[in-house]
Amino acid sequence: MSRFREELWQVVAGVYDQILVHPFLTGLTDGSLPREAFRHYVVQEAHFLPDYARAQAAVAARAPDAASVRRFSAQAARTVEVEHGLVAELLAAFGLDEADARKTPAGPTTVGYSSYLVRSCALGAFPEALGALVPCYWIYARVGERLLERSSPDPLYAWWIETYGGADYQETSAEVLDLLDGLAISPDERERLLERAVMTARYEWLFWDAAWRREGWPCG
Ligand SMILES: Cc1ncc(CN)c(N)n1
Repeated sequence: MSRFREELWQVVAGVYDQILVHPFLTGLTDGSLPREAFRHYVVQEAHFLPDYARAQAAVAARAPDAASVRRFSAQAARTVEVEHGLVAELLAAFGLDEADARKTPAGPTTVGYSSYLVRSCALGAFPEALGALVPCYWIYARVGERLLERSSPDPLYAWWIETYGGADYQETSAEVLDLLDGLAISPDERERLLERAVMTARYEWLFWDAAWRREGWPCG
């Protein structure tokens, strides 16, 4: 019987294919992505990542056994260190720090995505919470792996690609997928888990698209 990760991948594969051909991603590897779009992305990441860490901590709190609690707590800490570290350095490359980034408000997509993620992880049962979180790891890991085949002529973009395509992030993502494969859940829980995963996969596409469009609030 196929592993659960394969079932989950089937429901997010269409979104992943759309992500790979998005001009933000193709622009990372051929170096044509306007720096302004990347700056927008990095600033929105500075808003998103604290909520991502909150979501991971909430999943840790819901985990069914001590080993999973430890795994998710460790991952929340690792995200804070590695991903916040990357964002801080990328901001610095633009002459910004986190206080500067906060002067730009979180955009509609960032607010929508982080709210959905935190709500799913904090209020849902463990399977739904995990379903919401898996694409955040897996899509980044697969995108990173794929983009690493060509990397980028732009050193800033190459750095981002190496972080997500590198062994460390691949390992983090693989740990979560092992956990997913080991879940013993009912058909209803499975359904809800997959629903959450599709939604966050869509938000992953939207997050890059929002940066590409330099999305802001159209009112107020
Ligand atoms: C929007 C978003 N989604 C996922 C990841 C990878 N943890 C991230 N850094 N940013």
